[in-house]
Amino acid sequence: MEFLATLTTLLLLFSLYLILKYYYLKLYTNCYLIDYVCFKPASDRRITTQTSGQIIERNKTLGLSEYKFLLKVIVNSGIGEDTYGPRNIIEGREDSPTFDDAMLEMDEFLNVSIGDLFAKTKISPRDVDVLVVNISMFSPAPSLASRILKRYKMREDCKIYNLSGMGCSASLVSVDLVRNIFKSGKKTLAVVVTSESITPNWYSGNDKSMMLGNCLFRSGGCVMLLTNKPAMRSRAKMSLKCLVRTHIGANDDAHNCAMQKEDDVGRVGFHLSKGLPKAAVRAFAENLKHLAPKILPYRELALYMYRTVKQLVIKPKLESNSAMARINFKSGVDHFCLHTGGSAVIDAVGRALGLSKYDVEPARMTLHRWGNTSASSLWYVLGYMEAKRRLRKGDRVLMISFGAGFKCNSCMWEVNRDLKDGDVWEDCIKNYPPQTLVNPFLEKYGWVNEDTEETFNREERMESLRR
Ligand SMILES: CC(C)(COP(=O)(O)OP(=O)(O)OC[C@H]1O[C@@H](n2cnc3c(N)ncnc32)[C@H](O)[C@@H]1OP(=O)(O)O)[C@@H](O)C(=O)NCCC(=O)NCCSC(=O)CC(=O)O
Repeated sequence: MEFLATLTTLLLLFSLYLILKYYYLKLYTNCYLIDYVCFKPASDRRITTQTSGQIIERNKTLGLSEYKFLLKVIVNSGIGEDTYGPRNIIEGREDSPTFDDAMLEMDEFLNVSIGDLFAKTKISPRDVDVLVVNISMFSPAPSLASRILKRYKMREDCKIYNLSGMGCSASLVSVDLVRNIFKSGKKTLAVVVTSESITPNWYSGNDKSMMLGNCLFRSGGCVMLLTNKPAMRSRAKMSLKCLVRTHIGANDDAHNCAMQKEDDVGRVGFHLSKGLPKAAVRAFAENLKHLAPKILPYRELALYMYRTVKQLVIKPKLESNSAMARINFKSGVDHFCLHTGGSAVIDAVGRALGLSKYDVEPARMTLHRWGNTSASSLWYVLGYMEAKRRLRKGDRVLMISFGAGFKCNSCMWEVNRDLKDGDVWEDCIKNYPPQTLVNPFLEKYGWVNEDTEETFNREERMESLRR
């Protein structure tokens, strides 16, 4: 009898321990975004139509066909006159970047933005427990994460991670890593640093799929402060609700569609295939299979199932009419924060989700103002929404990113209070959306379309680029 009583007590105590542990872990597995700072490079790093013309003029391997391609792509890219590039390109040394050039581009971002984040949040670098850095195409040793730890004199027991080669969707990979660290249940403060290195990755050949990256990618970056500490929830801008990562790289076409490689004559560059937007939609569809049940209300899921069954069973002939079975994502999402991969990528995702002009405006305007800043692009899009006072308490923000691999990573945030921070958009937000997104390239270099191989005179035409 006594033995039974002892056993029962032990079992009760053990159950109590498990329940308390469950609630403790649940309490600390939340992921809060305290704040973030996007990087605005100095104005002498601006890439204007004039600068682009001069860069094109310097590449002697280009002929009329490449000029026609560049004109079309630049005009239709949706990129404006105020994006930024690294100094070696501005100074005309894109063909011969030094290690110091690459480091300088990183340092200009790291020294300004991380310092600004600490100042803005009033957090000391010594309070940081975890530092995650994702910069895909520049991976020096010691790592950039070590460089940051040294620069800001962070604690000896700060855990640092340096992710490279993860492409444009890497900032959500970093957030996922932090979220998993939070699950250990220890009170943690984490800094995520996301950017891309343009300096050593300029392509100076004439393979069009490799020239495309030169037209799209621009300098940028973002630094975020995340925590699982319940006491800091009231300070946080947003809470992470879910995060889904999808990698369809087992498929050859998907794996090869965004890839660093050599062209036919051995010049290294980043190859973006014409099939990339298709791979993005495929990866996105896979991602949605897991994301949709997590973010949509039961009513919308039931409606979707009803429509699908109706489509397949009752009216099988309408199988191709996918619109019938379309999910209304707006029933579970208030704001769509899309990676600014390029106009075709934004168009493809916007169509797949049935989004309006208003919904895709933040991504389009970010592409116009900052270009494709790779992994950090999502955070400029979020900044646009905030600067436009779109983000209200309780709103749900869906971030969708794509990157080499090929990956689609997405996550849902809930806004904790009305947000109104201007950040890097402060001085220009009133100009957005602009009256027209047409850039001056066509007006200045429209002659390219009139030239034929017979009438084309390189020297004469180059003279006009120099002016
Ligand atoms: C480049 C564009 C802005 C061009 O817009 P347009 O409206 O002019 O579209 P278009 O399709 O008619 O293309 C114009 C001309 O460019 C050619 N063209 C288009 N894409 C090409 C490519 N990848 N390689 C070679 N040529 C290409 C077309 O055949 C056409 O040529 P012709 O006139 O001879 O028929 C758009 O297509 C676009 O946004 N594409 C997606 C860009 C992309 O891949 N972004 C992802 C970056 S990677 C990323 O963000 C993630 C990561 O790296 O991790």
